[in-house]
Amino acid sequence: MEFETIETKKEGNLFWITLNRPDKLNALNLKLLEELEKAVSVADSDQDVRVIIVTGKGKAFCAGADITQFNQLTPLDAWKFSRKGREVMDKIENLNKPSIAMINGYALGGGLELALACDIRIAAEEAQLGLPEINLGIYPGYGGTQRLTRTIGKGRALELMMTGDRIPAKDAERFGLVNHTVPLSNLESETRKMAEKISKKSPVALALIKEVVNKGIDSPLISGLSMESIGWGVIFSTEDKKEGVNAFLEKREPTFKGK
Ligand SMILES: CCCCC/C=C/C(=O)SCCNC(=O)CCNC(=O)[C@H](O)C(C)(C)COP(=O)(O)OP(=O)(O)OC[C@H]1O[C@@H](n2cnc3c(N)ncnc32)[C@H](O)[C@@H]1OP(=O)(O)O
Repeated sequence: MEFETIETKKEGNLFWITLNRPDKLNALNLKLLEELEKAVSVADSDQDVRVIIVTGKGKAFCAGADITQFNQLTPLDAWKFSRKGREVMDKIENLNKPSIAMINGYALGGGLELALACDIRIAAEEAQLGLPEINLGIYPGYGGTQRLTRTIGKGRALELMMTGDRIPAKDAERFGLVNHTVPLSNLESETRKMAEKISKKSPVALALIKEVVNKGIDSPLISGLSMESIGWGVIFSTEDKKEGVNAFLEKREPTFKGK
């Protein structure tokens, strides 16, 4: 599939999406958001794809929403633009398949919000992360107020939103905002290693983990625990469960088919 503002690549069971506006630090305009949404749909409906990786070309992962559009936007356009962004982030978070944000450089504003919609974040040591919207007299609008707070806690999230400060990847790792920090030269190989490891697990179990964690986190503990138990009933009906248990008993590696 041909895109203007992103590149996609299928590599075995991995699907790479690279934001491709390096001259503008991969800032998110409407076109890019629409193409990103399409690419995510393609990856989602392809049975062979087991893990989706999102990254950016050049020195940025993504420097946020395209500020140059802001002065031309009518309030109605702004609503449309913000809604489209939210829809894309929600779609990524709610995918049945795992996603990894490979943060190669700046992840700011809408760029950090995109990374937060992914399940796992691996960052280059050189990367900087933040929500600088406050410096523009606005505030995060692609889910950052909620997802950052749930990821690193209220105090730290409010500090990042209120100061607009950029933090180095190592600090982001310390806060639990990124899972791992590696030198830029190892970023792709380390991300691929993690993606390949996950791609060999049962897709059904992975989808259920996402469902129970993502829905459970916004529910009372008792409801989350109940969802976990109900999911257990489902997982025991799968071929993958039989395969996993038999492989253990037969002392061999399992091959999961997602059934
Ligand atoms: C409408 C709904 C919105 C929903 C919520 C989302 C909101 C947002 O995301 S608001 C944007 C938040 N992001 C920022 O405020 C970051 C802005 N960028 C910067 O502060 C800097 O560019 C930098 C610190 C990230 C990098 O600085 P530097 O290395 O000096 O690089 P340049 O500033 O020269 O950038 C190169 C090139 O890229 C353009 N650019 C960078 N960020 C954006 C952006 N967010 N939107 C549009 N364009 C951006 C920058 O203007 C330069 O372009 P040229 O001047 O044409 O070379």
